[in-house]
Amino acid sequence: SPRKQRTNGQGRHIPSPPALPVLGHLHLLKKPLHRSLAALATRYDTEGAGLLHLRFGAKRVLLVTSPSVAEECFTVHDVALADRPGLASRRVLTQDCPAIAMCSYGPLWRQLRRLATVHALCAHRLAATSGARDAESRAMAAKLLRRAAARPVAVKAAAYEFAANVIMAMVAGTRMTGDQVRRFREMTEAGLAAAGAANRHDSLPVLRMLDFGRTRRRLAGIAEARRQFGQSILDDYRQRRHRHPGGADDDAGERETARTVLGDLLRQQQEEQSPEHLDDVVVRSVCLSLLQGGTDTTASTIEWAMALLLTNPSAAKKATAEIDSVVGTSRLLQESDLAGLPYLRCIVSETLRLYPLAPNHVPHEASRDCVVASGHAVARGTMVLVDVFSMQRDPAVWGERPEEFVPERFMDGGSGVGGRRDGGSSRWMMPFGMGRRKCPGEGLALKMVGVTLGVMMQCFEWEPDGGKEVDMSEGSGLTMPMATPLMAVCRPRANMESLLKAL
Ligand code: HEM
Repeated sequence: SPRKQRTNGQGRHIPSPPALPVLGHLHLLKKPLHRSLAALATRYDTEGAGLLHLRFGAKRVLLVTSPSVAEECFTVHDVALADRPGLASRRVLTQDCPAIAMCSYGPLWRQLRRLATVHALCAHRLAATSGARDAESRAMAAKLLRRAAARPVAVKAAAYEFAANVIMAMVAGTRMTGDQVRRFREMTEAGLAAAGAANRHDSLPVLRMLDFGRTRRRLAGIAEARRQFGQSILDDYRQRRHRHPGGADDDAGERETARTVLGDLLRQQQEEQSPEHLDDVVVRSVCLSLLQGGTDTTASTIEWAMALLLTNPSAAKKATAEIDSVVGTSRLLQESDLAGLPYLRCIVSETLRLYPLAPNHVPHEASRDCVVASGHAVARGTMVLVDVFSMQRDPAVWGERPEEFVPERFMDGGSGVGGRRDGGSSRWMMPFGMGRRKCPGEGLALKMVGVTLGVMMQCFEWEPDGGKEVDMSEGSGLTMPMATPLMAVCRPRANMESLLKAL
């Protein structure tokens, strides 16, 4: 094809493994995907171009494996690479309720992302909503205490309930029952699984032809569940407003802390002179993007962090000692304490280094031809993946034992999270991405993970269920959860028991 000639005929050759007809390189991919992509890069990018060219069936894929190329992609070429793959399945899945993370680069994406930032995720709103998060961490501690004596705790489920309710409080000023959290989680996971399966269909037209629309129908069913869930949050909110006009979220006498995303957006919807028209599709998309973008990622990161602490007791001891000396035992740790707990923050950074939840980021797509890394041509329509996982374990950057959990690495030079080189050193990580599609929830995520870990360590002693060894292997999918969910036994620490009982 003309495009193929253009790419191959111009500039330097991007290394690529031998491909099969139709499948391209699909036959080389194994689970978990991030490990298998990293292995291909090691094997075929022998000259260290920092790039690998692959084909997932009909889809061209560029894997970026070096920090300097990644940095170039998301600065110099940020606009050209800001699109998301326009997969047919994705359009079905997010119909009537587009998700920010999946939107094409354009006006709708810009509007949704700006609304989520202005009404929930910017530093100003985060400062105003810390009370809601502290209330949720108290609720989590109380629930863990009730569970403590009885049976082992599924750490991710506890963290999931915390994160979902924190975001629900910011979105609607309400909580979900345990049952609602479970249903929300099932819906979200079904969507992720279906999207994974649908990716195969999208890259292999043959499969799509043989499927007779089954996948499409399943995706449409999940899309409808999402739409209904999103709409029910709006309808519940409107009903509450109707029953209690002049409540905390009403115009008159509204307190800064009581403002919610829904309150803001629905008020704007009704204002006649409002600068932009917000229909229900936009409002529920913002709410669902916050809930679905922030819950699973945060909960899994907390689960990885607890697994690391359970397998590294000396780090756990050091964290507890820091909390005891800074916060004490007469009150519960709060979000505002995080600033004075550097070691705890280093634990969060080190967890995100070893287990970045999106090990290849969310796929980007080139919306026009561009030339990266001194002369390598990338054609329009190429999917761009970043090998964050390997970069953050590169011995050239992180020293001889990059696989080890050593929070002290971050003690000297700031957190290093967020695509920055910290303190001018060469240590570089980007668990939240970089450029205009970077995660807008980084600030919130760091607070949620920090507080949850802090409260869990301050209040309880933890050990793996049945004293078994913790299985640290990574699961596969679009994100990288633990392959074996972490089950742990927690006991209230003796000097915290009375405080916990009074919660
Ligand atoms: C530890 C937790 C989290 C991690 C590791 C994480 C990581 C990421 C990554 C890697 C991306 C893709 C960046 C790219 O495409 O270049 C992303 C996108 C996104 N994240 Fe997060 N995230 C986390 C928590 C959150 C939270 C708490 C929220 C909001 C409540 C959130 C909302 C989003 C949204 C809306 C996007 C899509 C951005 C866009 O496409 O413009 N994330 N996240």
